[in-house]
Amino acid sequence: MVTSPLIGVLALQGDVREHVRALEAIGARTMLVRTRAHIDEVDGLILPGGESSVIDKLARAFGLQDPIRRAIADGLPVYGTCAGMILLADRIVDGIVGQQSFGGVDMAVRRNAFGGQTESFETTLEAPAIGGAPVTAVFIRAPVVEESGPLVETVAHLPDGRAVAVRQGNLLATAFHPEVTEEHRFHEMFLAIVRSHVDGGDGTGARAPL
Ligand SMILES: NC(=O)CC[C@H](N)C(=O)O
Repeated sequence: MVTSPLIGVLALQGDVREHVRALEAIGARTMLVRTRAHIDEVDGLILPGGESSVIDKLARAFGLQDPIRRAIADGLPVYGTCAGMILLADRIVDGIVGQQSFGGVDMAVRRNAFGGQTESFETTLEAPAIGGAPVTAVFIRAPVVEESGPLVETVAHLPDGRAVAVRQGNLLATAFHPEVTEEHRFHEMFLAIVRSHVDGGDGTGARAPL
């Protein structure tokens, strides 16, 4: 394709601006997503960090839950950070009463797995799947992946082995926030997934057969 893919950032609550800046830094076109029509326009969607229970409620109030679930089922590439990871999880542990997710990734995530705001921390992670230097990762009331199905690939993990970045097909999720550091490799990886999808890829990151 000639033009850069159009990446939407779900703009109901959370660190929307930080994602827009990270996407602009890697040359993607961006759009704030607030309506069903916007979802149809974008080549990929980012679910930002914030508060997953609030984003869930607002998405349902604005009639976006079904369109987003449908888009995910149809193969739209989606990248979720922190609250966004929770929204992509098929199963939430310790959600608030009635909390729902969009789902799509066959995993259970535990909300606030490391404690509250004051237990936020920065650490260095090995991320063999993205290669290069270790990742500086910021965790803010972050979730962790407690269990996942066979299609879920671990992209980065804690020293104790728990997954904090995962991919399943066109869906990418990180428990931490690359959008608040100068760490662009996850957004780059997402953009590659989007490009492959736009070009007719199958969601594995491999080129479609000619
Ligand atoms: N930084 C974040 O996105 C925090 C996520 C928050 N704990 C939630 O449940 O949504």
